[in-house]
Amino acid sequence: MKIQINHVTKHFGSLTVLSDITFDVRQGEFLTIAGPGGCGKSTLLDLISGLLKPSGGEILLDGAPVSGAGFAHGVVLQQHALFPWRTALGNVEFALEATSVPRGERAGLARHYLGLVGLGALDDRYPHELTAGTRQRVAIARSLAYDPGVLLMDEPFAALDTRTRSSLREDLLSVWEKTGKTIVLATRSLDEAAYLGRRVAILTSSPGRVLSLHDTLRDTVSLREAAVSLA
Ligand SMILES: Nc1ncnc2c1ncn2[C@@H]1O[C@H](COP(=O)(O)OP(=O)(O)OP(=O)(O)O)[C@@H](O)[C@H]1O
Repeated sequence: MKIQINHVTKHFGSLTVLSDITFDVRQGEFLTIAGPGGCGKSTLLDLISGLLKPSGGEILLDGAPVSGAGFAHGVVLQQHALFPWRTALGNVEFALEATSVPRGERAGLARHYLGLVGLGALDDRYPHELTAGTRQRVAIARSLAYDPGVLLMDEPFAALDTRTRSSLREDLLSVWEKTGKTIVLATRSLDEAAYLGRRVAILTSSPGRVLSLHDTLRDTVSLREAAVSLA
């Protein structure tokens, strides 16, 4: 198992945000976490990345407790956080600098990652010259360039218009197929979760609990039932 989440609970003061969360993520799996606003999706991703520590239970990454160091970089958020003073290529090269890839190899590798997200030709543009969707693609390319063990994505497409969102979803699936990365993506949209995830963990709120886990290839009926019970 790539990630094991065992009976994880998280409190903020007297507020219990997550209660007894248990599920695994397999190596190379694309797992989505779906649930309403405030149910604790971001908190769960922060626990997986090691940014936060569980109040109870444990999270294992490759069999060892999550330490945080070096892992937090594979995170793609709703709002891209590109460096405005660097071109698209320069932004991706930043990740390669940070992970000590030799200078002579960086430009070629950065172009490879930009190509994976469908951005072969725009590498000399600055973020302000790019559309929101393209900036988010650069952010994904930069996250991939860290070559993280797991790519964590927190509502990465929520701020985009419908058409851009759907083209990014398709490209993300193709990135996943090409790279074999383990991806955990949180979204409020059950449709998005079911489209992208090969398994979907549905959370309920107050406190966040796992309502159900679905294999999207086998389980469409129960997924629809879960959607009705959430509505
Ligand atoms: N650092 C914190 N201190 C106190 N409460 C927090 C903290 N972080 C999150 N919370 C609370 O925990 C709950 C879950 O928040 P979280 O952001 O994890 O939910 P979410 O499912 O990601 O929501 P959204 O879909 O709106 O992003 C919320 O009630 C939030 O106010």
